[in-house]
Parts: sequence; structure tokens; C-alpha cells
Amino acid sequence: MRFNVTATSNDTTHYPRIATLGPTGTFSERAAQHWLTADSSNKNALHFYPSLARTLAAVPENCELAIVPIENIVEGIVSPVVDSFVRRPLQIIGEVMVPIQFAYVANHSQPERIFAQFVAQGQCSEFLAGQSAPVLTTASNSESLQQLLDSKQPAGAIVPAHALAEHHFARVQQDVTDVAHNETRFIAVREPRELEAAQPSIDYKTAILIIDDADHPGLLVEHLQVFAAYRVNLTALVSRPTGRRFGHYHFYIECEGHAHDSSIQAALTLIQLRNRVTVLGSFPKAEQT
Ligand SMILES: O=C(O)C(=O)C[C@]1(C(=O)O)C=C[C@@H](O)C=C1
Repeated sequence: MRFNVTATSNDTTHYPRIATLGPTGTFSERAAQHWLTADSSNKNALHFYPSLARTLAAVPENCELAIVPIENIVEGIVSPVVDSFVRRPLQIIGEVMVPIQFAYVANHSQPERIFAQFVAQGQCSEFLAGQSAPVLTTASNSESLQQLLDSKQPAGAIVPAHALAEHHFARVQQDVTDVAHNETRFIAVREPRELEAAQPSIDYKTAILIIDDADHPGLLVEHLQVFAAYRVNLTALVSRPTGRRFGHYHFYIECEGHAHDSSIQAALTLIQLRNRVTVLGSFPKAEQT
């Protein structure tokens, strides 16, 4: 089933193999369907991996493209994905927004355990706080579903709402998501290549990683002042611990515009004087749903 997601793209590259989080049935699969080409002479296929780390590691040897979640509207950034860019900066070539709704399903009224994916737990926190059974963390929503289907003991699971149409459960509680308008933003990443030139008809976003090699008082303020001075509008700013010392952070930043825009180039030239800057990509901005 193709899914109603909103994204634009000027990328015409053919990606025969696309990696995403599996097994089949994840929200990641829905996001990845956006990059499947409809043209049968130009076929490509989804390849499922059991964790986000293994999905990203599939590029470039096993797959030309990987689709991973980067940000949830409530939970914020998906930190394993951002942290992976510090170790290995892949190139972001597109983004897509996917509506996310969860249901609780169970084989018994008094489950002994509840399976839930680590990001899904944060998005269903109010429902889970009201349950007495312990929550067991899974790597994907499809794994939560599979664990429940395989369970011989009384168990429950947080599963994507679309799973209700495909399976029968003894107990179902719909809409256990904390917020009604829940959404996750996914990105498409590939092995880095030269940036494509900007097309005037497209609204771009640029993703940047600033590696902290020179911590000092006011470091973040300086970066922000540079962006403000060149009127570069930031749409995301996340600090991630370097893991070396308390108080040392890398910054993942997204801004409006293409990396070739003179304002972004001028800002990055200044920031580069003190810190390592990696442009992770300039890509068409997805429409808000
Ligand atoms: O497990 C899935 O269904 C996924 O696609 C992963 C994932 C995520 O890790 O962010 C994707 C969307 C939802 O926000 C919850 C889970």
C-alpha cells in the first residue's frame, strides 16, 4: 500500500535497494514507500534491518539509501540517528512526515508484560504509566507486535494503529498516543556525494553538524549570533554530549535554505574558524501535514 506522506524531491537518482527498520509493518516502512519508484522498468526494493544502527550501516555496501526517523513532534530528536552522524556523516537527501498513531493490544486482561519500542514508549507515556505490568523494550513496533503474537503468556503490546486491520486481538484499546496530532519526520540518507545545485522552485533545508573541538564560555551563543547576523533561520537545534567530558556538546542544526546560499556559506565560514563543520545535506523541505 502506498501511503499518503508529504514530501518533495528533485533527486532523480535510482536507488535499487532501500534500507529501513523492520520487519515489515513499521512506520519506517511507510516512510520508505515514498522513495519507491512507481516505474516497473526502474524497480527498487525495501530491505529490512532489525535496528536503526544496522539500517544505517547497510549504506552503501548493501543498500544505496536508508530511511530512518530523525524527529518526533513530541519526543524530539531520535538521538541514535544524530549520534551516528558524528561517527559517520551520511548525506541527507530528503525528508518526509508520517502521521503516527498507536493502539494497545493484548491476549489477556491482566498481562504479565507489555512490549513497546523505545521511541513508542515516550509517545504513549500516559497510557503506559497507568499499567501495572512491566514494559519490555523492543527495537521496532513490528517486533513488539511479533513478540505479542508469539507469546504463550498473558502479554500486551503497543503497536501501530494500522496493525489492527491485519490481525485479530482479544483486547484492543485504540488511540493510546499521548497527543492526537502525533507525527514523525523521517530522512533519507546515502553515501555523501557533491551537493546538487539548488532549484529556484524548491524550498530547501540544510542540516549541519558542528563538532565541539574548542569549548569555551559563550560557544553556542557565538554560533547563534553568526546565524542571526546572516539572517539564517534555524528550524532545529540539538546538543548531543560528546561522551568525553560533562559539559561538552556537539550541535546538530537544521536551517532554512540551501548550503550554496551566500548567507549560509558566510555563516559556516565564520563558524568553521573555530569548530569542525559538516554539511550533512540540503534537501527539499517536507510540507507540514
Ligand atoms: O518501530 C517503528 O515502527 C518505527 O518505524 C520506528 C519509530 C522510531 O523509532 O521513531 C518510528 C516512528 C514512531 O515515532 C515510532 C517508532
